[in-house]
Amino acid sequence: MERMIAVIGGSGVYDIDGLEDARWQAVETPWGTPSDEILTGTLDGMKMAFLPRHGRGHVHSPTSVPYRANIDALKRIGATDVVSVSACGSFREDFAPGEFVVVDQFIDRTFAREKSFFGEGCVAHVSMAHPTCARLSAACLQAARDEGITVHDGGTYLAMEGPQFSTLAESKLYRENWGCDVIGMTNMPEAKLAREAELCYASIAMVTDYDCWHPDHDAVEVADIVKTLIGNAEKARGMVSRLPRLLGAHKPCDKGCEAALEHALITAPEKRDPALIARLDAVAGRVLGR
Ligand SMILES: CSC[C@H]1O[C@H](OP(=O)(O)O)[C@H](O)[C@@H]1O
Ligand SMILES: Nc1ncnc2[nH]cnc12
Repeated sequence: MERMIAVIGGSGVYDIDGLEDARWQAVETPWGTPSDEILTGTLDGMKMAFLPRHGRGHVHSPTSVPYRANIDALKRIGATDVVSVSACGSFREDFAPGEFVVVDQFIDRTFAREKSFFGEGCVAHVSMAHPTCARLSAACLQAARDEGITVHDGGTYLAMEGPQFSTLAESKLYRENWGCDVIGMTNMPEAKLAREAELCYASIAMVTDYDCWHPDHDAVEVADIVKTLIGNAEKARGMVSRLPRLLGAHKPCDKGCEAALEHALITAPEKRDPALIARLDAVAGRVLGR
């Protein structure tokens, strides 16, 4: 299978550089319209796609991002590897603003979003024990190091609903009691949906602030985040441009991401809802025989 890397750009990352034959294309899905058009092209012989998570001009809030449409659209156009690039707050002194974290675990505290492609008429339970693809994450780590970025290998990302930032009590709870390393508002349900769609998913969190727990730093404000984001976005674009050479155009995933639905569907075939099955054409076509 020919591979395609899709980058979902978070706050401050609204495009990527250097694509050949680049064009923005509109993609419609059974789950609605994605956050924006998708930029497609090739880089070092590999197919690439880019989707700005909040839309160009940052129009979608973390709650209103159409996560299901985004993941379906990427799957529909042939993406195999999804690299999420996100801004985050840090719960660790040694994860400083300007540094990157290759996230490998999540705690999902979001509550006002659609979190699954499945449901009544076709129930599925996928494993989220290891929510990111170790192969894709390793390539991102290497790409960041090669780009000269200070990057941390592994970290737990607390996904909060937002859009307001955390209270001090919440920030301390996540940091001191729950052992979280970084905080953001968007990687869930994105990672869950990517797993349901049998896509490899890696998350690069770019530290912009110390949230509000740090006694020597003011509580986070958007203006401070934006200042750090400008430098981070440039580093992220450099990192992304190294991925095709590191991943190789045709190397398959050996971590099981692409077989996530193999034993996940539990609704009896005769009880399945044809309307839902039709909507699952891109996401679950492999196991539904469509
Ligand atoms: C602009 S500050 C808060 C905003 O930034 C992060 O977005 P993303 O994850 O898409 O980079 C955070 O999750 C919030 O949505
Ligand atoms: N402190 C923070 N909390 C939640 N999302 C963020 N994105 C960037 N910084 C953040």
